Amino acid sequence: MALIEFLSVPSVTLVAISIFVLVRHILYPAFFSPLAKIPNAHPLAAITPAWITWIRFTNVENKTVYEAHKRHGPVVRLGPSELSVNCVDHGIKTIYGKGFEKTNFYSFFANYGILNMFSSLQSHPHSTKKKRISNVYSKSHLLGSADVQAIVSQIIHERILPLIANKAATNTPIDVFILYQAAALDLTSAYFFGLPVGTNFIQNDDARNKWLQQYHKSHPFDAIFWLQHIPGLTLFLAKLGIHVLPKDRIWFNDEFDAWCLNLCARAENLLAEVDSGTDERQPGNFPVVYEQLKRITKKEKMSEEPSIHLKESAARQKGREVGDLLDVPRSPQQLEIASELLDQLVATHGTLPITLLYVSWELSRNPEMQRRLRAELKSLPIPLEYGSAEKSIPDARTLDDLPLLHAVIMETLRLHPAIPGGQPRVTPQGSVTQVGDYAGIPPGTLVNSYAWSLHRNPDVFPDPEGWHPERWLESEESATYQGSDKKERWFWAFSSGSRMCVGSNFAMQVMKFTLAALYTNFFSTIVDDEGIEQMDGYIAGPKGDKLVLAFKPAPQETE
Ligand code: HEM
Repeated sequence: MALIEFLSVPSVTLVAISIFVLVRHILYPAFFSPLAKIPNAHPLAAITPAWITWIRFTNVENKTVYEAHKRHGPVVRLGPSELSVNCVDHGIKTIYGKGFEKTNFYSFFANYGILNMFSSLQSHPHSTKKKRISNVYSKSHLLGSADVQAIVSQIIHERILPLIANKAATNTPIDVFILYQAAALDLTSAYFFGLPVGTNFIQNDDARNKWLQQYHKSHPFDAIFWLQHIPGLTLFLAKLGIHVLPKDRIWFNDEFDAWCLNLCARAENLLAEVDSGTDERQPGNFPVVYEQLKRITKKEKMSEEPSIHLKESAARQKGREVGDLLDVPRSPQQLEIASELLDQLVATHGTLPITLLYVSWELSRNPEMQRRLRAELKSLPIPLEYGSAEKSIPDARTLDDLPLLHAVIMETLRLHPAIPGGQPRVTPQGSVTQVGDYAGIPPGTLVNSYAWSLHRNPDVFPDPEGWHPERWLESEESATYQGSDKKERWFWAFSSGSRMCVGSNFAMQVMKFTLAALYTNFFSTIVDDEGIEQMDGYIAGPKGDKLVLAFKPAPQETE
């Protein structure tokens, strides 16, 4: 009788469910899944994504994953269906070289309800978007571009150098993070929209501070975890009225979004003036990237409706169309262009200033390296000298060929990559994948590589925590830090494959000019570097959000 009671329907169901849960969610992933043979970054990683989610929530992901690789080798398991891969062969060459698709992690970067190059998850729409603008970002185009040369010349001679000269003359320290953020946006927006339309944040503190306020509202640091790592849950909770983030951020930020639409509208006017002959097409005064996007997208058949995305549905809820931002109706083509350009402005702001900041920090700690760099810069046929009557700047190709300047930037990007975090991809449907020594990885597995870990492999980069530009030089002095000859292949600050940074050549070029301007003419020392340690996250600037330096005129020694 007792046994019959015990075997009642509810208890049998309960036992069956428990067995199912035990087998499906504990025994299978821990012992029988094809991923079971891969070392776990943490014992819980085999059975639940909760562990890695917590690691992300507490902002210790890059360092934790790096430690796991040090303990367990090039492939570690981060969750029941998630891996981190820290090798080139059967690693980044497979995942990124073969173009595995992106995950929802990237949807955060859509603008106006429209996916752009960065936020497109699938290969096909991505390659259409990338083809539109690849040529204006190719190295050969940029190095020979009269527009870039004119932009760089004007911004350096009229904005950056007078500002630093004034700080040097008055003995006033400067927070270079703010300067580099302003310079990055001024240079990039001038290339996108032309100098007359681009920002002038270096000289206009009020405009820059207002923009920064809107930017932080639109991209708050804590939104990254919620919207990149658990977007589904975040939106589900929002629908239930539980807002883990400010409502505005989940849906959209009118002012920030309107800013880029406004720049596009002004670039359109500039183009019209050039087209009508009212204005000559002067180098630097032409909206190069905007015009390219406009010309190419004109030929494309574009849906009348912006793609359905979270911002759009919210805009409709508020009783207005996405295209009505700024009270001017926007066509799908205009929104498509603005989505792309806003994303690229945000990409620039998020990366380039961090790199410049760490170059300046390392140089300020290494006066001898600063002296050597200055000697190299002064050896240029046309050095970038402040106050020269003709405001000349070096030829971009000659500057690009300087070995030490290149080495200083490469080493900084290695040690302090602006995007050190995991770049998630998903293994393709229809076949199994090999990563590292592990074959048979099933379709749909999340795979990540981290510049933070790749750049700290001591076999490739001896003394990985040290800043040694010499390792990028081909000379005897580099022998100590050379490691293997694999360092170019392991250098991953701009990612690799079809989703590699489209702006890498532009970034390198404008960083070289900016550093050449500063270090030909000035000598920098640290005034306040509290909080210089890099944050731990997908994008990672200094924890203190600042670096205060003092600049003095460069010594006149014959170097
Ligand atoms: C030092 C400066 C920069 C660094 C370190 C950097 C780094 C990166 C990295 C690592 C990625 C791949 C990210 C991922 O897939 O998760 C990426 C992609 C991208 N970057 Fe950059 N970036 C820099 C500057 C720029 C600039 C100046 C622009 C535009 C003007 C730009 C535009 C983009 C775009 C559009 C993508 C997406 C490419 C695609 O999916 O095809 N970046 N960048």
